[in-house]
Amino acid sequence: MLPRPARAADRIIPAIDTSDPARAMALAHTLAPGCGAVKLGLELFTAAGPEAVRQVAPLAPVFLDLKLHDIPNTVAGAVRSLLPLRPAMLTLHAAGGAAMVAAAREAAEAAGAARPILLAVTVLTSLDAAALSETGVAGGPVQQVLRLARLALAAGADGLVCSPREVGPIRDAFGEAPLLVVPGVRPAGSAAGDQARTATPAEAVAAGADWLVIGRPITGAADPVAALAGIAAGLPG
Ligand SMILES: O=C(O)c1cc(=O)[nH]c(=O)n1[C@@H]1O[C@H](COP(=O)(O)O)[C@@H](O)[C@H]1O
Repeated sequence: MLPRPARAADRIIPAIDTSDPARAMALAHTLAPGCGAVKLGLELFTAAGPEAVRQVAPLAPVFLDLKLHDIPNTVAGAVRSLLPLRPAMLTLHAAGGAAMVAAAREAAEAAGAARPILLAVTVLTSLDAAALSETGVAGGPVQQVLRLARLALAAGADGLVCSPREVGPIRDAFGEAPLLVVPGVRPAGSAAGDQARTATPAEAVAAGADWLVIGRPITGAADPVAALAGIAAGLPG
């Protein structure tokens, strides 16, 4: 499994959100030396499929973010289908329930020591308390993140995806063991866009994040390599 980051730059995972495999390759090629992994997600996978992942994989460890969410049998089958791509990390929605997370973990075990880190997405960082309550969840994001974190970790997830604002409460409740991957990260002065629960890179790391997922502030910059290096330079330790 991908080890916890050793240098500040390894904490950063640029989100390569594009439908164009050539652009994904170009970004991965230029960003790989300055980061710990690259994230490929639904936009690329639905446009260009597994072949795009195969092309990027030799350049950097791949966080394959497909946010699986279905019945346990279907999710287990999807995990088995993804293992030949050798992703370093895979996501699934904790809201799919304990049996679904457990089925994913069992399927992933087939890869042995090379199995991907299984990350359970808690509450999407685009949801504020009002948007979350519209889905029928009362009590606010922190409470729901902690509830889903407990469920997912007990069912076999290696780590969690949460916003920077829940990192401290998760560390208080579950200690250092869970791997915490944190999107919703915005360098001071950059646009939040559709992200609702945000903090700066330094704040997220100080709270206890292991990896930071950062997309548009890097890929939308005039010079993505310089943007990545600037963020890494501002991280503690
Ligand atoms: O699983 C994720 O990576 C994820 C979970 C979440 O709650 N929020 C979230 O933004 N993400 C992903 O993180 C990336 C954030 O991108 P930017 O908002 O451009 O920095 C996107 O690729 C999202 O798909």
